[in-house]
Amino acid sequence: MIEVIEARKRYWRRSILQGASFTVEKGTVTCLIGLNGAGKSTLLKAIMGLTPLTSGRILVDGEPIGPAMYERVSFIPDHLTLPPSMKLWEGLRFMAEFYANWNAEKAAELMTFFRLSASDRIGNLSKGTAAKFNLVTGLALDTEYVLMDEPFSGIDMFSREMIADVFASDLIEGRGVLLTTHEIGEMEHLIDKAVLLSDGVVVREFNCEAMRVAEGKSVVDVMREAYRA
Ligand SMILES: Nc1ncnc2c1ncn2[C@@H]1O[C@H](COP(=O)(O)OP(=O)(O)OP(=O)(O)O)[C@@H](O)[C@H]1O
Repeated sequence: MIEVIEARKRYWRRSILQGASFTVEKGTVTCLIGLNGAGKSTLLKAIMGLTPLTSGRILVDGEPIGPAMYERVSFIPDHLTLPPSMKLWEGLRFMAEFYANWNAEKAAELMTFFRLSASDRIGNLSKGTAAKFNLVTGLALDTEYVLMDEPFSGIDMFSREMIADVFASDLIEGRGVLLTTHEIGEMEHLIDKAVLLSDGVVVREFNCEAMRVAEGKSVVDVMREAYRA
């Protein structure tokens, strides 16, 4: 389990996170929800140790985050970080050389699944194709947790469906996934748990199915209550 405990973050004088706490369990897809600028990406980066918290703690399976975190948690940012001059096969070779937990078999499976061509150049990929290749590089790492920042942003309907299919596949099964998306209505069926961030704190954290059964509310219904109040 990933535990975010009383996370506080200030950028200069601006307070972004003001004591946000939530958990991400293995075998579940958790969606971190918040309006623009709420601090979602900041939280994902903090879990990876890419930006320090002003105060608070983050534990992964009970241990504080550190350099060894990269063996257990992979981070798929909202843009590709590999050099644009590389061809896709060169990017895959780079990942294999850089990460001890790179799973070449999984990478090949994902390349086929997304119908990507290894001879294409990264810099020439369309936005949607780049997003798919980004997912390949993140999901082919054998990690217990995967963080995804806006995996559906700017992507056409069919490509979104393709990415959604990955969530139902054994590529995700058993892992703990934490993602951010503004496409909640469309992607709600993929999400097990929702965490609503507002004014720097978590205002709601709930199991989506339990919410539907108990109160007849979708995630979007709960969002309307939380953000229109
Ligand atoms: N390095 C930085 N220096 C100063 N301010 C920053 C920095 N990074 C982020 N911020 C600010 O912190 C706030 C939270 O940013 P963040 O990217 O975490 O929001 P978000 O919830 O992911 O937003 P969005 O939904 O628009 O992607 C924003 O106001 C942003 O301008």
